[in-house]
Amino acid sequence: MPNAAAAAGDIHAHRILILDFGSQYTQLIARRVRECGVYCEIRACDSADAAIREFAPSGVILSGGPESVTDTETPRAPAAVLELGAPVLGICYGMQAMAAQLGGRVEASAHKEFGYAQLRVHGHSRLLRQIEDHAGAEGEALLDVWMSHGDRVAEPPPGFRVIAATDAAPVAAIGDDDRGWYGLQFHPEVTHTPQGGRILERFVRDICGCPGDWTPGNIVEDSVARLRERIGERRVVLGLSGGVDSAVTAALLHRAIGDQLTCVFVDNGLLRLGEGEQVMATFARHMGVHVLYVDAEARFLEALAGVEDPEEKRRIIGNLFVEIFDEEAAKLEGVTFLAQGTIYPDVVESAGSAGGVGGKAHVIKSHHNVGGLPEQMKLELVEPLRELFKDEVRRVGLELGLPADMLYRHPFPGPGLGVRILGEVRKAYADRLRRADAIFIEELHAAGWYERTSQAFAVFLPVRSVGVTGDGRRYEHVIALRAVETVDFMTARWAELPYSFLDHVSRRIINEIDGISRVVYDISGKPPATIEWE
Ligand SMILES: Nc1ncnc2c1ncn2[C@@H]1O[C@H](COP(=O)(O)OP(=O)(O)OP(=O)(O)O)[C@@H](O)[C@H]1O
Ligand SMILES: O=c1[nH]c(=O)c2[nH+]cn([C@@H]3O[C@H](COP(=O)(O)O)[C@@H](O)[C@H]3O)c2[nH]1
Ligand SMILES: NC(=O)CC[C@H](N)C(=O)O
Ligand SMILES: [Mg+2]
Repeated sequence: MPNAAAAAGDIHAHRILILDFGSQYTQLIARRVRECGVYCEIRACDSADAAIREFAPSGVILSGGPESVTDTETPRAPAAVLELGAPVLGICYGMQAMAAQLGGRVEASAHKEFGYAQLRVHGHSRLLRQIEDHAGAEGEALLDVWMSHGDRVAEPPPGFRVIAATDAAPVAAIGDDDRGWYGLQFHPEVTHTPQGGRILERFVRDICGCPGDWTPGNIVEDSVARLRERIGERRVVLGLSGGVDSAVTAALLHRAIGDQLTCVFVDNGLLRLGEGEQVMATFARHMGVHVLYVDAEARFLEALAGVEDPEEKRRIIGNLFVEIFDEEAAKLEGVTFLAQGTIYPDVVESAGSAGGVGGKAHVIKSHHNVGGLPEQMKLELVEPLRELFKDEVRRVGLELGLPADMLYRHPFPGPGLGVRILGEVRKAYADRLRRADAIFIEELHAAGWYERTSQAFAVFLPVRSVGVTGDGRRYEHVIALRAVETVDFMTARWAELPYSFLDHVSRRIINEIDGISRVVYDISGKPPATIEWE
């Protein structure tokens, strides 16, 4: 059902709603849909019917989930989803819920399937036709798919055909071509299902009729027009951090409103070595953006003195940032907006705290720019990247002409070294950590490993350990090195850096920095660890 915006050529006009039943892969579904050039949003599975109708999706995807449809009081799709007249795709739990709701039968199965399975495709459904990995003995299409389920659909609901089967799940995919309603027991969103991207593309492009116009060029054009309309003649201050997200936000706003934009770069004393100088050089000198440099090291360190709890540190840092933005805005005339480089994962990860999607996810860390904001804000927020994933932000940045080395920098959290010095933050610790981090990053660049890791940094451990140098005893602090590989920062593997490389970095850190007697390497994945230590 096309909404009103469709006629106006609005790139948000065609959009997919993903309802989250608590799957580990909901974010992945969203990424795959975006990769098809189609805009989507994730909402909680118990979203109100009115909100779903207002969103007016071109199609709905129901995610998987940990619960069992065979238990009482487990979630089902909201009634509005089935009344929209739009196509629906249920994945795993989503398929099971849909089947149960529509009069099919779901059972706990003795044949649990986790991992690879071979799917036999039956007949010609609009969803799966002409998609295959291999041809079977009788000429039928076979697909390699990835499964993770204990329950299964035993009987499809009226109006649905069985469109694929595996040995353990005779009803592995169901479909009603007339209504465009489908269910898949396997996960098309994971890379272990090689044709999964094509199946999702078939659903969102062909079956839901989305044109695939969610592209970097269109996103820039659309954002610039919306920003101009919303801001008018008024002025905006932007928190510029030197990171990817605020840099792209600055470039976008600069294009939209030019001189009405003033960037505020806050040196909170918790930044990387040389960060301030680098930000001023890139933005103020090369891009002609108006940037104010605020030296607030003493204020941040004072506010953090004696504070050990990570969430408390984040809250203090977040509040102080906003206080400083307010002060700077008050010095300028006509400022009513505060812009931030908030991106979609910041919003989703802060779910449950203010601004999140309000889903079933737990709050792991409240990002200082979403959950960590004060309750009363003087300035109105402008967050033009709030709907984008990191890789989309980078592509938008390229489109805006930002240099690749700025766009492909490792992310650096807003609370900075404040959450990389475990426990109480002290200036002496921050100075040592900054130098250790700079040595590590310099060596990663020199060895060609910077691009091969997604995020790397040093952590200051306030425990003391004995060392011996020049026949003398040292009793000093420990630096931990962390380097991870990840696509979306939701899960991560520790990087297998060569021992010789680690050895070289360790020697440099201990030899060049007073007060460090030992270096360790973090070999924890996410999960169970997180990327940052706090
Ligand atoms: N030192 C700072 N000065 C001014 N604003 C800041 C500072 N640090 C963070 N911010 C604001 O907080 C937002 C969120 O920080 P975050 O680290 O998530 O994003 P980023 O720094 O823009 O990008 P990246 O994720 O690549 O580090 C930033 O986009 C920026 O608006
Ligand atoms: O702006 C931020 N404010 C924060 O409070 C914050 N905490 C973690 N991170 C970054 O988020 C990504 C995932 O980190 P975790 O695995 O530690 O949750 C990694 O890229 C982290 O650097 C933050 N970024
Ligand atoms: N991955 C899923 O969605 C699993 C669904 C359901 N909990 C089952 O085991 O079958
Ligand atoms: Mg940052």
